[in-house]
Amino acid sequence: MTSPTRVLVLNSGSSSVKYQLLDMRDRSRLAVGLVERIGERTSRLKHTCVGSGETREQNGPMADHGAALKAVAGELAKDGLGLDSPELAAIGHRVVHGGEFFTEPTVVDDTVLIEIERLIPVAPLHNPANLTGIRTAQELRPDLPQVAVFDTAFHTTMPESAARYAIDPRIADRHRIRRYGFHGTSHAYVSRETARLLGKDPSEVNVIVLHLGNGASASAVRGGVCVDTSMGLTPLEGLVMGTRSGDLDPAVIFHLARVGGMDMDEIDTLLNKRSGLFGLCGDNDMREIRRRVEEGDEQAKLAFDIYIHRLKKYIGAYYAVLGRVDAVAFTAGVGENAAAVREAAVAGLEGLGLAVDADLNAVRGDEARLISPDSARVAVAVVPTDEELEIATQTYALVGRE
Ligand SMILES: Nc1ncnc2c1ncn2[C@@H]1O[C@H](COP(=O)(O)OP(=O)(O)O)[C@@H](O)[C@H]1O
Ligand SMILES: CC(=O)OP(=O)(O)O
Ligand SMILES: [Mg+2]
Repeated sequence: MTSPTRVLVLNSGSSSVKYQLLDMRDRSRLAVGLVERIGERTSRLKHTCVGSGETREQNGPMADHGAALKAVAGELAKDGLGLDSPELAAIGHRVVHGGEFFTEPTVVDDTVLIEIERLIPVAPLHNPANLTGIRTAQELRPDLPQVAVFDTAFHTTMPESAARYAIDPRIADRHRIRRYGFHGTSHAYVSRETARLLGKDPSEVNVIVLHLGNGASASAVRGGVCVDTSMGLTPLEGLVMGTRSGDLDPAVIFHLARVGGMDMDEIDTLLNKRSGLFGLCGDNDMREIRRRVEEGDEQAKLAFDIYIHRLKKYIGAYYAVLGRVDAVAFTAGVGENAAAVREAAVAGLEGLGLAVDADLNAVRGDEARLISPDSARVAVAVVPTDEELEIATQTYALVGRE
């Protein structure tokens, strides 16, 4: 028999799983899908078999990422693409926090699982979901390599000046406190695709990548190498996000504890789950916020303005870090779809050589595209991310050689 060539990729978020089954001979998709609202009363699975073009939906409770993966396996089996297939070479998992140990995609064994578990305190929304996904996949196909691809890996090239906080290094090292950065698979993929869009080699271009999804982060990539990113020890630092505050004075936490009478878990929940756009205006979906802004809603407008102000600060900061910028790339759910966010983030930055052409910015599509006028010194681009393809590529490179 020829070697198996298919890879199943699981991109587990805190309450969702995006998945794709790919054939790595031509990197084509055989099935794609999404499970949302895992752990809530009604979860939703949307599955598409690419070959037949058929899309099916399932609504019902799925208690955790294990139940979600079992439901996904059931849907794949209905299309004759079940996990029992001998053509499956591996399952690739997005793992959010890899700490300082994991700088490369890694075949999962017991030691790897222990390390991912040890990192739960610094990725409490994500690593537990990633672990459950891996363990369930092992249950379903114990003979198959499970490969972990870490969000932190791309950022391990950051210089110490960017990766260290200004605290006593002995204390920092004892507790492994440093800036790890996240969404690395996306920052790596998008910075490379941006170079391709410009017709250049990644080693020749400096790119600011703005990954704006529910979680959001910026990165400064010099010649294909990450030199700074906005998330830190955990995915809480940096930009304003759907439900996370991003940057704030650390003393806010002492103040909430000492004066506000909140305990640490309450503050953690406040900053991770009840802040950001949601905390500011009650909505975390940019579509809803834009609709409210169009209707003249002041609270939504303030939330939008705070989001944009922070984004602009990071564009300026990373411009300074890089010295020369060839492109700014917008990606992920908000970056790829919200023209108003792109327009507002770049507005007033003509002095830095940045501008957006209104007509180009209004175009919708799945392809990487430039939205800056021809005359602009710095290219502004929309570059759809594909974390699943990147994870599949890295997974197959590791296990598909024989
Ligand atoms: N057409 C759109 N206009 C504006 N925002 C959008 C649109 N489509 C999706 N989004 C935003 O994208 C977010 C999800 O982005 P995504 O990259 O899928 O995030 P995550 O991977 O963190 O779940 C949604 O919360 C929503 O705010
Ligand atoms: C690390 C992180 O924030 O991931 P997500 O955007 O999937 O929540
Ligand atoms: Mg995401």
